[in-house]
Amino acid sequence: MSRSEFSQAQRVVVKIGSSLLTDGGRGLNKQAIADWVAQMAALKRQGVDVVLVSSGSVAEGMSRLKLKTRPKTLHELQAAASVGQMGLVRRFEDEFQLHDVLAAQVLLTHDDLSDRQRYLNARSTLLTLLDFGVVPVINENDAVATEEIRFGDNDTLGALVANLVEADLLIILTDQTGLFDANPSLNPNARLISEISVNESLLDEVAGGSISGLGRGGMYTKVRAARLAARSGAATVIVSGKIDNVIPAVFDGNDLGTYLIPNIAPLAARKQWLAGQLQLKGGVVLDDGAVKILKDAGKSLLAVGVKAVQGSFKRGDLVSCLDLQGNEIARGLINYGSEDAGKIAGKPSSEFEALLGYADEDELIHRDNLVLV
Ligand SMILES: Nc1ncnc2c1ncn2[C@@H]1O[C@H](COP(=O)(O)OP(=O)(O)O)[C@@H](O)[C@H]1O
Ligand SMILES: N[C@@H](CCC(=O)OP(=O)(O)O)C(=O)O
Repeated sequence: MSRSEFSQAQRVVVKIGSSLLTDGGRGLNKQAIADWVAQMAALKRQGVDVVLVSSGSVAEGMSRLKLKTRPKTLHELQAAASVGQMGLVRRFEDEFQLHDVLAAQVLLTHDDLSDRQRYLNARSTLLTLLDFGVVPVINENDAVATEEIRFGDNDTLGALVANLVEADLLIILTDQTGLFDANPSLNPNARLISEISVNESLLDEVAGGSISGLGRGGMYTKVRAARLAARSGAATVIVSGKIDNVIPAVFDGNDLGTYLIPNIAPLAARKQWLAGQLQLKGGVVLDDGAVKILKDAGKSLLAVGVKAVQGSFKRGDLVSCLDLQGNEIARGLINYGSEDAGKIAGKPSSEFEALLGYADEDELIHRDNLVLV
């Protein structure tokens, strides 16, 4: 897809980061929010579905609670987020109302999307809201999200939402002009990358973390988000939210920010959901033959190709498939718990019964439950 095709998008996800929303930590930037809402309302008037993923609850909570630095303890963070989320949605609702657009608050945790049934429920809710012409305003449910169940950064959440609603375009608004070939906050000679494939390995070298103390992910999570979004065919643009009329300008195909081209084969819906799973419970180390079969033939993983089992996991958990050098090549939902997987590693399925006293599936990970990374 070229930038000129963005204007054919039916559905757009806009993600706004903390650093931008809060004007460097000085409370919500009301004028900027008014401008972005006006831009999103303009897209809606053109018949485009708009979903907003907005950060800023912690930063706004810090400002309301007069905290100078980001809280360190989980409970303080959760409390700040609860206070701040009120201000955030109130501001968005008021602004959207000025344009006769209804907004809806949707707060998600990682758990909501890791369970397939809840994932499908979240999807139905979002699609129904869009049918009603409403703009969902989404954030992580920070008040209850503990370390184990959190996305942690809203770039990832934005990408998973783009997968959920099958958006054509994900616009990530941030405090930088786009993605640079080095972190511009640290290197004044860094140059903006205008377009790059999500496949490009250079991305792994240039995308650094956040140093603002407000945002969480930096460019690293934005690149990962673009890759996730690409799995459902969505194009991603990382761009400065400070540019005048930026959302329609990107939509119209102007050369702004960094366009991460989604030139990978889109995955089937179930595999998109799998690819979005973040909480790995362990891993299996494969021999070279198994690696080749997974990569080239798209077959299921058999225990006979497994050299070692890492971590402690249960049947049905998500595990990584690693090559002998430790590189992750795939991940999937495993049919045997770690203890049993250890016993049948390297063995053909005909021996499972004797080794375990029972035999479930012949495959350690069925190909329908496996996704290459
Ligand atoms: N290659 C890069 N190009 C641009 N910014 C980068 C790069 N690597 C790291 N960064 C950092 O990422 C920050 C943006 O991410 P973050 O602070 O998480 O913002 P947001 O709150 O918008 O998600 C930039 O301010 C910059 O310091
Ligand atoms: N859910 C958090 C957002 C996490 C975060 O900081 O994300 P981001 O600014 O997008 O890197 C909040 O509203 O404060």
